[in-house]
Amino acid sequence: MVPTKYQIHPGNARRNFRASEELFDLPTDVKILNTSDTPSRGYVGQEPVIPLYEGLGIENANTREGVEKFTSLLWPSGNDPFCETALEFSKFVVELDQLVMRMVSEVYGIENSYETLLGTTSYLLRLIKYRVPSIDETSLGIVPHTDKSFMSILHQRQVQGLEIKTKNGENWILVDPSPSSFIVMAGDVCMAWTNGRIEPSTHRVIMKGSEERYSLGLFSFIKDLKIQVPEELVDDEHPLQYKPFGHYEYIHFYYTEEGKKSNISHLATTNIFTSIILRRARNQSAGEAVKAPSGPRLYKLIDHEI
Ligand SMILES: O=C(O)CCC(=O)C(=O)O
Ligand SMILES: [Fe+2]
Repeated sequence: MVPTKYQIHPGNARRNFRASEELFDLPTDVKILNTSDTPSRGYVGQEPVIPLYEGLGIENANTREGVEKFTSLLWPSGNDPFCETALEFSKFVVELDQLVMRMVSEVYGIENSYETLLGTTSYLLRLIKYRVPSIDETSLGIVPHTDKSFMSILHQRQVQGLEIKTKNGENWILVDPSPSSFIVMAGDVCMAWTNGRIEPSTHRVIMKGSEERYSLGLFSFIKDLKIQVPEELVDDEHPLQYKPFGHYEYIHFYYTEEGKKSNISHLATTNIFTSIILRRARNQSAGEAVKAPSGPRLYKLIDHEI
């Protein structure tokens, strides 16, 4: 049950996506000013493998400084409505993220460990647009992947496209978006933190209709602290699977040639990336993002009453 304060008004949902439209309408040579030292966090667009995809990222999106920095870079003469909308949306989703993670850590009895991580968590808001493919073009909006984040929350108003792979790896579930729904997904790093209990979902975007698609993703990252499996989650039945590692080291490694070659869709490497030493003996996993210890799915679309 999500408390009633987590409500998004349809008018606000419309406003969020109008702000996105305004952003993507900027010329490309302005959008490319959005850069980052971390791969895949600044402007991405016109990539041959995913030509429909365009995305920009606002670092520290739940802080006024973070959103103002982004806004003044793209609109040097200012754009208060964009700034206020992005900030309000990010704060709202961050609250939701923390609510979900507090619930999850309560289930596992690892509240203290979560509070420690929370102290060094930062949030990235990605604004994404997928254009409609032309007749001879791929319909692939974004390739199948798991997120490199700790947690991710996705929001889309009405245009379908997001698909989540089932746990048996055989089917894709098409997500039905709504202005009042948020999709909460674990990232790779949450899996490591929970010693493999919470698995990230493999997901992709396929563009089908004739409408362009705008989506918003809020991703959490842990900085300046090694991710460490809480001792409560290690016992004879659940031996330690991940040694302490840095989230950003993981991301940087993942995007190296070596990282790509090693085909890690998860934190599953031993000798190559030395701070992650314990190999996960598993095939590529997929499916529910959050699994409670007893098995029932916790991954869900969080629906909000309006
Ligand atoms: O646009 C979407 O619905 C999915 C985006 C996504 O998976 C990502 O940015 O990692
Ligand atoms: Fe993703």
